[in-house]
Amino acid sequence: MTSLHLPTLWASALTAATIFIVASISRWLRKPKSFNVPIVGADSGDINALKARYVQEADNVLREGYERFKDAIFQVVTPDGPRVFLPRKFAHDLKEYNRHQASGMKALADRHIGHYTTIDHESDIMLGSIKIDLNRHLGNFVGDVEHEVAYCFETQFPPCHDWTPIDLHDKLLRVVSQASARIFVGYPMCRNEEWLDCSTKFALDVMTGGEKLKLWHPYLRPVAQYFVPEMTQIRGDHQRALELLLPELNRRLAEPANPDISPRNDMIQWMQERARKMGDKSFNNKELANLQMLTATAAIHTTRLALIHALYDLAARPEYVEPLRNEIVEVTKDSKGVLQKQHLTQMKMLDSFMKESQRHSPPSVATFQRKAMVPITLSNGFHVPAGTIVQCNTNILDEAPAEWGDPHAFDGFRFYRLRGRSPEDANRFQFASPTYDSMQFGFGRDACPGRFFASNQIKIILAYVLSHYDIKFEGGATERPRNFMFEVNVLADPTKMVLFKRI
Ligand code: HEM
Repeated sequence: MTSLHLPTLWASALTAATIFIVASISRWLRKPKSFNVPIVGADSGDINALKARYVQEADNVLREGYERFKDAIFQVVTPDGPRVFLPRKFAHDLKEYNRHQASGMKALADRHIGHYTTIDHESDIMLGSIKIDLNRHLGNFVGDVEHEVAYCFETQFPPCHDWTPIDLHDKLLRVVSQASARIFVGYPMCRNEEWLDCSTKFALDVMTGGEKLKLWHPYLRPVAQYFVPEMTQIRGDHQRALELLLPELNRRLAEPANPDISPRNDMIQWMQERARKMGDKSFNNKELANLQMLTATAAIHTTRLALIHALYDLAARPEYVEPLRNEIVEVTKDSKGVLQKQHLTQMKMLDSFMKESQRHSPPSVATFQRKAMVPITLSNGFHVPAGTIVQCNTNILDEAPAEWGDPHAFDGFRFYRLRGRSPEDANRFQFASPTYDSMQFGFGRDACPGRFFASNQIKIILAYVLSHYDIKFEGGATERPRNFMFEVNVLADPTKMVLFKRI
């Protein structure tokens, strides 16, 4: 009997010991790294309440950190562990490091567990196509984008002969995705319903899938990913994108080479050209489809959100409508109202209004985030170990220079006036100019490369709305809806409708 039971007992003891050791190592490995800097809200001692507060009102948490610790680094308790926030001034230190040393993309990928959600994919082909090709050709696209925007409003919006409620989140998703697709995949692909659906849904699947998978222990995620429906959808989105693109790619391949016809001018073309010039043998149709999805993810939701904020601000402040309309009429008077590239540069009041709207409702309250890929020591001696994500507290309005006037007021023409002071200021205070005082598009050499394109898209769409519609809030509300926070991300209230009436 005894001899029969001994091996069983030994085996059980061994199993128990193994489980204990693995669990201890796992707990130790998961133990969030803590930093030797003060914690916002430490006195409360309720970790779960602190985490929930970060998720729901990170703006207030960061403001509290700023007020209590001013120029000092502090940390915040988050569901992903403690996070270090740097005062704005440290952006100067970090911007000295290149993207392989301090990476914005890796920080973003980590946040959304990009290894699983597929966004941990940095591509020189994609970056070059945006930074160089897209920006070089921007001026040529004004007519095309304007045309696509008009087509979208005509086909997607109700007639609005009388005041009609419009769900901006829904309608502008369509306008922005179609107008962007005009440049990313060209015509007629930009009107392909399935493509538009696929390229906009992918970002949502990444966000939701990432959050759901994060609820699982990291060791279980390789298996757990198959239980999260959005993770399956992400794989499906990639496959669908490839299937949808293939006919277009084959059509292009079949076109006879004609040196007299200039090559197509869109991101499909630029990506293919770049891959060819770089001799990148790994680039194929599948990779092209993936890069298109990633570009759409970076471009569409950010631009749509900036537009919604601007329209909420406009609906709440009708006194801006007339001067903005006058500016549009004035700059386009010699082309009978048709927009040309120089008109967008000349719309300085509109540019200022957009920048002020974005100052009050930025995409995030910590737009400058970097993952240290190498150990980094900041100018105050603070050591950032490799693998750590740090971010700057970039949305403290009180930090605005005194010359900007009351930082808390909504002054839509603040930057218009500042630009008028000197030629240097005329550039510095543009919507698409990231500076130390305006980090809504990030800062330094890795600031958003799509900002000029976004600026043009937003101007074209706002100019269209201003020229064709009156807008106001339902029930005569004169206050814009309060923003929602999800962690550091600033979201526009999706429950509010704006009334549109055609003029
Ligand atoms: C209003 C619209 C937009 C906003 C608010 C926005 C904001 C940002 C911000 C804050 C960053 C991080 C910059 C940093 O960490 O220094 C970023 C990066 C990026 N954005 Fe945008 N973006 C917008 C539109 C676009 C568009 C239209 C595109 C593509 C055409 C785009 C492509 C990218 C890419 C590829 C990066 C990563 C850059 C890199 O790592 O070098 N964005 N964007």
